[in-house]
This record gives sequence, structure tokens and C-alpha cells, in this order.
Amino acid sequence: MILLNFTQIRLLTLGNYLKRMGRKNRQFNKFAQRKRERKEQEKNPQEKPAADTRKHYEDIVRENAAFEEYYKNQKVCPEEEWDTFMKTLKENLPTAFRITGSKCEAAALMKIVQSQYFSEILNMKLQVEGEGEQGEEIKPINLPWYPGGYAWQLRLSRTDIRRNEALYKLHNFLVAETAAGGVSRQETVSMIPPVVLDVQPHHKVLDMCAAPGSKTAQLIEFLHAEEDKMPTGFVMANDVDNSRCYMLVHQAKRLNSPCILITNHDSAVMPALELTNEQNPGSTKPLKFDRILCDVPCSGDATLRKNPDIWLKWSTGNGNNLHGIQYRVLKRGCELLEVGGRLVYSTCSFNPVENEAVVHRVLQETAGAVQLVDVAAMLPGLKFHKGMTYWRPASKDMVFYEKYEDVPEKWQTVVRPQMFPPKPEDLPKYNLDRCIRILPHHQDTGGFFVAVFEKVSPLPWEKDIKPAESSEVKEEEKKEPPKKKRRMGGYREDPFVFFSGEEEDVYPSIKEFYDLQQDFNATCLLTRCHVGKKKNIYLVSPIVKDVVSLNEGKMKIINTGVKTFVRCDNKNMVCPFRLSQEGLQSITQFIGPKRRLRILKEDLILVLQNDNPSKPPDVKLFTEQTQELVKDFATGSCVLEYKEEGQESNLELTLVGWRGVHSLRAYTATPDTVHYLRLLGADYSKYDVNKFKKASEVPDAETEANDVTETDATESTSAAAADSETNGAGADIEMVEQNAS
Ligand SMILES: C[S@@+](CC[C@H](N)C(=O)[O-])C[C@H]1O[C@@H](n2cnc3c(N)ncnc32)[C@H](O)[C@@H]1O
Repeated sequence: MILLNFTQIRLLTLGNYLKRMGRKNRQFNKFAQRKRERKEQEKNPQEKPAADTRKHYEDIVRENAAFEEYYKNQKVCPEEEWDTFMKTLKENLPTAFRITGSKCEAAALMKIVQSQYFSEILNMKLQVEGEGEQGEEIKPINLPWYPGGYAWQLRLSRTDIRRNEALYKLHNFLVAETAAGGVSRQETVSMIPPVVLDVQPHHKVLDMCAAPGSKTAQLIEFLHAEEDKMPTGFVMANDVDNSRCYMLVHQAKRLNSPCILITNHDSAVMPALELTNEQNPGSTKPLKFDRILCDVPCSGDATLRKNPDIWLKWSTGNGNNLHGIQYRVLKRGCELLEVGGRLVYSTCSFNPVENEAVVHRVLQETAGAVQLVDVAAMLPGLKFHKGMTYWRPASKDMVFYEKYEDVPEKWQTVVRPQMFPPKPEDLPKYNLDRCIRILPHHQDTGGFFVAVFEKVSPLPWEKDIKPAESSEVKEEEKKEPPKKKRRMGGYREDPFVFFSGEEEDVYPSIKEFYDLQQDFNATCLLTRCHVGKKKNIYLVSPIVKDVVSLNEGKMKIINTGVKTFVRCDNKNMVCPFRLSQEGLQSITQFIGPKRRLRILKEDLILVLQNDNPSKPPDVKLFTEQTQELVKDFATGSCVLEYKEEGQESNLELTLVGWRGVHSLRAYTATPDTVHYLRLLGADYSKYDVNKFKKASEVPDAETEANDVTETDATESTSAAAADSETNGAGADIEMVEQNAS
């Protein structure tokens, strides 16, 4: 047992202790830190330079008199809980994560987490000073309200995990599985909005303010709830900030979904889009969404535990300034929502001006067309306070107002009439108490606000819009060549060029080689260039194709489609395209037996453990069964399949493989390789480096560089790692093989 000696059972203290332990192993390296800061800044330029924040983070005085005065006055927390509320706010945030991926992989990973990684934590004890040898267990908490029980909260902060040698395996696990898409690190309360949105595989889902995309990832996971079945719905993830849209691209890439579309708009003025009208083929209808997430920009003061720099800059003005954009985004969300659909409005702010005031304003304007829903039953075991029904907007000089008439002229453009609460007699109309307020001390998390709406009828201003908005495509238009697509100003993405059908130049050889089934829809394949050699071929679901084709001129599409085929001109392969692991899950059901190899566990481990592209494992090393299978199997890209035969497990893995002249190998990126070896219970120790040990062996700069590999899962994943399928480089390998033979 590892006994950690602390003066208090406080995460803050634990953090400091582990920090000291970490420092023993790691000298501070200014050069590496500057490099890390520069990288951070490039990734997220809208945020303040890391150098400023980093300097403060460790020594920030976690106090702000105006914050306390404002929220005490607003009564966001019962008086008897105030001290606990403030005390918790000043502590570091515990780590939380979700296990993701296909059902069988998630179940297998869950077992591994519990049996291997949590046992390490359970062996650690927090010791209270003066209480002898015994301490309190740092027991991981399974979040009772998360579907399938796949989410966990630890009593350790991210820094604790990163800096403590005893936890290096857990740290490596979180980093590697985040890159492989097996785990998503996400703050506990931030997981709530997608859960209460209740996304089903057939839903058209819009995430209006999506970056960096931790909630988008959940929406995609819920959309793919039916394993091995392409959802008929899709997720459109939008953000106004172009650079942050690329965080969404990385997030989506990790999850390999052909059902996601990333767009770059101000969602308060999101364009009206169209969809093919299934009831009347050849005509279109307005695209309305079944589910909308409206996780608006906010003052973020409920994230003080994670972002202590907010203590330094908090002011009443922040909330007042954001109310307007929050209202406009929510209002547009209500317009884009299908009647019968559900919308979730959320913020990470305690401020009623950003929360209930925005909700109330929209409820008032929509006159009963949208209503708040009570979703407490969807969150068993979650502690929260009900929404507020009374608050007093305040000006920057901390004067609180009962009614708009009391607001001095100089503040009237800041404190607006719509920010005030409903009159007591109108309260029953709005059910503001159905909103959910989570305070940090409720279950040792960040704070959060969630309101769930349902649209029960068209909005008052929608009633006059006739269904004629749906437009017929006339016969003569059908025959005309497609009009030149209008390009959006300043919009520079490569085009999305769909295959015309089976007659597309490269398609026949792909179809023939991969034995593609008749029901595969070739028009869902696309490239990103009009002319020249096709390099990567992407796949989207039919509904995404419909949305892109009908609306490309109206919206700024940043990304869509999973990379499914990659050009690989190789004289041993009749088809010039190899498969890509990214798109394999989506296309595998259409690939015929000609290019599939079902191999044994030991053979799969053999190909995965080989990481030398110039020396792929010779077929003679495989079991007789596999040797027999590959004997007459044509060289080139293929699907490697494995199914665990056991009563307790139903693990099924599908990987991209490469049949060489004399060899067989996997074609996976390193994080995926580690993920599969882990699931198979095989040795992956060469990837599980103890950076603390390494630090004592190599110069400082390298150790610091190792640290940089850890990124916030919610912010980014290693795009490079995910992209480079490092376990294989088909063409090169073949060349080596040929030379050898
Ligand atoms: C609270 S963050 C969203 C977090 C995200 N939902 C997640 O879970 O990872 C708010 C986001 O809204 C974006 N944003 C701000 N104003 C916007 C607008 N008018 N339209 C669309 N997005 C906006 C910001 O760029 C920011 O990425």
C-alpha cells in the first residue's frame, strides 16, 4: 500500500504533495515550457497567452469580493451551504472520464479499468494528520446517472495523476486511450446536457456552439448506440470560431463517424437549410432538427475550480454582456427545432442573468410554443438545486435592481428590461424551477446550469410560414447542368466532391477488389478535389450526403466524412487504394469475403506487436490455420477480423491488414495498436513508458517534451498520431519485401 501523508483530506493538499513528489523527478525546464506554451497558444489563439495564466495558476489567490457579494445577493446557494460552496470552489477539480467506443470494446475496457487501474488507486490512502496509519480511501466514483455506468470520477486532479509516479500507468492509459477514442476525459457536469438531450440513432442533431467538442463526442456516441448499424440521423457540429472548428475535426476523427458534419457559423443567424422530402422525392423541405444542444458562450464562473484565473477577472459586467448573444442563439435554436423536438440550453455559469433570465425571455416570446421539461428522472442520484424564480440584475458598480424602471439611464443599455424575473403571478406559466443548477459542493464537481425545452407547436412568428417553403425541383431544372456553387466569403475549405455513382473512374477497381456488396451506395463516397488524382476517399452517411449536396452553397462546411480509402499505388495491388482504419467500421459490412481474414488471437497479437514497417511478420510465424487462410489470398489491403470465443466476453475486433508477398501485418496507428493489445490482454509494455524513470536516464528537455504529449481530451487529440497509421506503410513495405525476395 502506498501511504500518502497529508495534513487534510483535501484534494488541494493532495495536489501540492504530489507536485512536490513530481518536482523531485523533474527539474523545471524553461525552454521546454516556452515551447509548450507556444504550442498551446497556436492551438487556441482566442485564449489568453499561456505564459500569463501558467504563472498565476499555482499561486492565484482564490478570492474575489465582488463575486461573493454578487452571488450572496442573488442567493444562488442556501445560506447554510455558503461556506461549503466557497470552500469547494477554491479546490482543484477531480478528474472524470467516460469509456467510449463500440459496446463490446467499451465493456472490455471497463473491466480492465476496474481490475487494473483502479486497484492502484485503491491501494493509495489519504492520511489525516494525527490519525495514525489509517487514511481515507481515494475510491473512484461510478456516476450513477450516466447511461451504462460508463462514467467515472476520481478524487485526484489531472495534475495529481500526471505528476505522481505511482499513477504513471493510469496516466499513460488515459492519454493513450484518449487518442484511440476508447476514453474521453470530460468534466462530470459537462456530461449532463447530452444525457438529457436523449439522442436516438434516427435523430437530426444540431450542436450550435460545439467546440472543443466534448459534448459533440457524446452526441455522436449516442447516435451510434445501435452497434453495426449506420444511424439514419446525423450530428451537425457548429462553432463561430474557425480555429476552434478544427478541434471539432480532431474530436470527430477520433470517433470515426460518417454521420457528422462540422460547420462554421454564428449560430444566432444560422442559415435555413434544406433536406430532400422523402414523402415527395424530387422536392425539398426545410431542415429542422429533432435535437439541439445550445451550450452557449458564458462567463464560465462555474469552472473556477478548473480555470482559477477567472478569480482575477470576474465582474458583474461579464454576465450582462453575454445575455444578448445567449438569448439570440437560444431563440434561433427554437426556430430550427422540429415540433416535438427537444433542445438543451446550458452554461457553466452561476449567473441567473445568463441562465434563468435567458430561458424566461425565450419562453415569454415564444408564448407557450416551447416549454421546459422536468428531466430529474433521467439523472438518478444527481444532487442539484432547482432553477431560480427570483433574481435581481445588477450594474457593474454592484447596485441591484428590483425592476427596470429603477435602472439609472447610464446603465440602461447594459441592464436590459428582459433580464428581470417574471412577476410572481406569472411564475406558473414558465416552470423555471424545472431548470437544473449544480453547485460544486453537491458532488465535488464544477458548477453547471441546464434547461431542457420541448417544442410543442410552431413559434408564433412561424405560423404564417406556409409549407410552400418546401420547394419542388422542376423537371427542366433536373436536366440542367448543376449551377456553379456560390462560395461563402473568406471561406477556403476544399470542395466536397461526391462520386457520381458506380461509373466514377476509380470505383470499378475498388468495387472489384474489395468485393463490395450490391447495396453499397457509391454516391456516398467523396473526394476533396475536382481535378487530379484522387488521393483520399471519404465516406458519409446518405443523410449527410443529402444535407451537403443541397446546402453546400449556403453553409461553411469545415469537414465531413471518414477517410475510407487511401491511394497506395503499388504494383502488387490491382486496386490503387488501400483501406483506412478510420473508415473501416463504416464500410466493413459491405466488404465481401474475398478481402476478409478471420484470424486467431495469437496471430492478431503477433501482427500488432510488430512495429517495424520494414520487417513485417513472415506468414511462416503464424498458426497453421492462418497460414492456410492466406495461402491463396491476393496481396494487398484487407480486413483482419477477430472474435473472442468465450462465454463471458463477446469482443469482436476489425482491423485494416496488409497481405504482403510473404507477410501479414496490421495497418493501425500506434494509439489503436496499444488499444487493441490492451483489449487482447497482450504485452504492450514497450508503449507503457514510465516517464519518471526515463527522466532520470535522459536529459531534462526530453522529459519535458514527454509531458507535452498530454493534452486535454476535451481540447484536442493527437491528430498526427491518429492520422499516421504508423504500423504500416503498405507501398514501402512491399518494396522492402520485394527487394528481400
Ligand atoms: C462553452 S463553449 C462550448 C463547449 C462545447 N459545447 C463543449 O462541450 O466542448 C462555447 C463555444 O461557443 C462558441 N461561440 C461563441 N459565440 C458563438 C456564436 N455566436 N455561434 C456559434 N458559436 C459560438 C465559442 O467559440 C465556444 O467554442
